[in-house]
Amino acid sequence: MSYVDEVIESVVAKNPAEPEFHQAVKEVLESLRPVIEANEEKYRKVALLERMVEPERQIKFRVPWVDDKGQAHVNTGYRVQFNSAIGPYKGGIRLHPSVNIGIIKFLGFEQVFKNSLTSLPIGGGKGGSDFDPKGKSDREIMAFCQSFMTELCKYIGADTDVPAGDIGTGAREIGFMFGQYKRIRGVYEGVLTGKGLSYGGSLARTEATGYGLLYLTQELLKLNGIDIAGKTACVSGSGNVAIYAIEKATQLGVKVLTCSDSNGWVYDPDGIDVAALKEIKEVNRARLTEYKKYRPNSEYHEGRGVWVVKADLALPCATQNELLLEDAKALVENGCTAVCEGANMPTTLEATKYLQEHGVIFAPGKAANAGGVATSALEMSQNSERLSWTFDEVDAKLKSIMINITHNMVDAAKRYGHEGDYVMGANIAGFEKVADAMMAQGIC
Ligand SMILES: NC(=O)C1=CN([C@@H]2O[C@H](COP(=O)(O)OP(=O)(O)OC[C@H]3O[C@@H](n4cnc5c(N)ncnc54)[C@H](OP(=O)(O)O)[C@@H]3O)[C@@H](O)[C@H]2O)C=CC1
Ligand SMILES: O=C(O)CCC(=O)C(=O)O
Repeated sequence: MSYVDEVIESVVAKNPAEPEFHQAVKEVLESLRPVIEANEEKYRKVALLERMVEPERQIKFRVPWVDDKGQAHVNTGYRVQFNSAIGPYKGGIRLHPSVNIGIIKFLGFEQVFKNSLTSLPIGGGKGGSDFDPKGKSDREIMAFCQSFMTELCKYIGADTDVPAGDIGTGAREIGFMFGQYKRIRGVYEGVLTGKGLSYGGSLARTEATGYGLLYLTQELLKLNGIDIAGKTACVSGSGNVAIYAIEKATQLGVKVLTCSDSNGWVYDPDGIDVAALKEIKEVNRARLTEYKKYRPNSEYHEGRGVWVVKADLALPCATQNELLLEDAKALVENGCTAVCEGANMPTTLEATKYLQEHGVIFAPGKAANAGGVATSALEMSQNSERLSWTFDEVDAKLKSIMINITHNMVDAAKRYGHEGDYVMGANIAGFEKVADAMMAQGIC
């Protein structure tokens, strides 16, 4: 059996109830075959792959909190510190009822390669809880965040592990967590990113993941001889990534026809109105059913359905495994040119394969959504030098990082004779730096 197959088999056997983690490991290791085969003896001797798929540390803890009626609740908190070969652990905190250890491990594993792709010195980690922020009052959110940080603060720090936002964790939650960290540890440091601008946050971090997705999409299309201006797009999600992807796409001359939340989706033939979307989601924390009040010409549909709309580009920006094989078939049938992932692992393995086999340009999340964590690393730099850069400075750096990632991904695939396979390109480019660092640091 090949080294890659042996490691995949052992991951499945050792972590039986973690399908998302299996999926992420399979996607990465299978596409790394050419690199692994070329270096098999060297990597086997030091158990490089076995160490890469085993987190350095997994922390699981109780998060008790009290609701507005005086009732106590208990959630489970997680932080997976996956790999620190190239820098302190870095990755977001997900608050969603679906969170379990397998999901946090898949996200942490992806983060290792994503963070390497940014070319910045950040290792990979991820955390979260099965707490559901939906429908909770600000006081309840604060109670949860303070309790979560009361335990987490023992394991993180500006030079060890720097969490940030993810699904369900935005500026409000980061603020409450930062306040509690400072209160318990007594240090004012850049321990979290995505902070508010008045206490060490970076301009453009809010926009970074969505904007970065479009910078990469634009560059990748350009390398394929296609101009992004004048194209149409389907976007899923209506959270942080989706909103700023829609905003940048619109600025680049793309008409975005859809967005969605976990209840339903919107079709706006005139192009999604991003100001209305921001008011609904960022200000009112409301549902997409509200959108029609702002845009009477639009349609609201219950359930899922974004991928059946005919468009040139598909940008999944909601969650994992939201673009299935049947969706990939619909996209191909409708002549979709490119799928670029704003979310983490939104496309299933079968759907990815189908899209690639049918000539759709496919950019994987670990490259396409790396702009968020890259800008978090820029926030860390600003915190270290106790300075703040302007929006334009950060945005220019973000754009240059995304263009660099695009070229590294394209070139790595070419180097191994798989031109146009950007899943392979991104995985190889991300893997090489982490592998070099791990080899140099001995068995640890
Ligand atoms: N924020 C960031 O900087 C980065 C985020 N990502 C990834 O991007 C994706 C979106 O994150 P972000 O925008 O920050 O999160 P938000 O919480 O801001 O928004 C998430 C969006 O996805 C929808 N959604 C969440 N879960 C589901 C589900 N199970 N089914 C259908 N829709 C769902 C939400 O709908 P509803 O409100 O109804 O739940 C919401 O519209 C995630 O995969 C995240 O890991 C990647 C890189 C960086
Ligand atoms: O900004 C960060 O540190 C985390 C971003 C994140 O969670 C991600 O890239 O998936």
